Amino acid sequence: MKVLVTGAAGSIGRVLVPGLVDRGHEVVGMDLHVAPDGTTCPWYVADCGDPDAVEATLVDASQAGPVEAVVHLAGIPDETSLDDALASHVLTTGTLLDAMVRHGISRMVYASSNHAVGRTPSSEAVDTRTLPRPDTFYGVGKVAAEALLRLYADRHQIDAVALRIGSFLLQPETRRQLGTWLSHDDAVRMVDAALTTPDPGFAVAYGISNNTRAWWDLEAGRALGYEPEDDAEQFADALQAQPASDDDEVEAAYVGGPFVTEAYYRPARD
Ligand SMILES: NC(=O)c1ccc[n+]([C@@H]2O[C@H](COP(=O)([O-])OP(=O)(O)OC[C@H]3O[C@@H](n4cnc5c(N)ncnc54)[C@H](O)[C@@H]3O)[C@@H](O)[C@H]2O)c1
Ligand SMILES: O=C(O)[C@H]1O[C@@H](O)[C@H](O)[C@@H](O)[C@@H]1O
Repeated sequence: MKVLVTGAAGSIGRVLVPGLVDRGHEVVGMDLHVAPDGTTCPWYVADCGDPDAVEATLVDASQAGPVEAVVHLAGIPDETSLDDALASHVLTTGTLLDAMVRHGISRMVYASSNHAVGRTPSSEAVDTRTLPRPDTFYGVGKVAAEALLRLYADRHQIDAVALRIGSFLLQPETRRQLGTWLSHDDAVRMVDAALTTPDPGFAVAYGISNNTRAWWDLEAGRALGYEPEDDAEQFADALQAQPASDDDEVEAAYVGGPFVTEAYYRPARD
């Protein structure tokens, strides 16, 4: 499959681009930054919130054969102002979806986040029926981007898979991440499944590994063909050998962990 990956120079992109190529996909990278050293795929330095830049990228990238899907990773992966969150997550997604409609590209795999439901208490089940409950403006951006995916799935029959990613890291670094960890290899497996599963329509799945301590539903991912193989438990003894901190308790209380705390509060408009 020929896939445009936005945010390809970022931490997930640097793993995903070679991972998807290894799985036989033809990848085209797009980012505000130049390609990391050693990148062999075509690359566009462009802002995916800029309609003209996206159009020029797709026209050029399609010359050697049509782009068939977009994996949208580009965005600020942290709390920011409301304006920036909306621009970074919602406007980029809308810009790309409009371009996809124009170019007949029928699938988007979107890097959503657990922070779309981050204010959900950890005592509650977290599955695809969990209502939007953002913990930050970042989470609000992810909720609204998911709403756009659904709108374009309904209006334009775009297959749109929103992956509510947990904590993408080489290995878990906190006790919370023993439940929320997404390994590098599982991230590639998950995006590959979301790209190739037949006719998903609009779908949501939780992007975590097969963690013994996970409490978010993995069935929605399995329905897309995502079979996670890694488990954060292999790191549990080492993490638990470290002294517990007050942060552990706070982080355990809600899906979004630290993003729920007052340290993340800020006014919507300055
Ligand atoms: N890392 C995680 O644990 C995690 C968890 C949940 C969701 N996510 C989501 O996954 C995506 C990727 O996260 P990451 O950790 O790789 O972030 P990152 O900051 O490492 O990478 C993001 C990349 O996107 C690029 N970018 C940002 N805005 C852009 C724009 N308008 N046009 C083109 N490129 C742009 C940046 O230059 C950067 O290279 C984000 O949308 C993030 O919200 C990440
Ligand atoms: O919840 C998490 O662990 C992660 O969630 C992602 O959405 C954020 O981009 C990342 O900064 C967090 O560390």
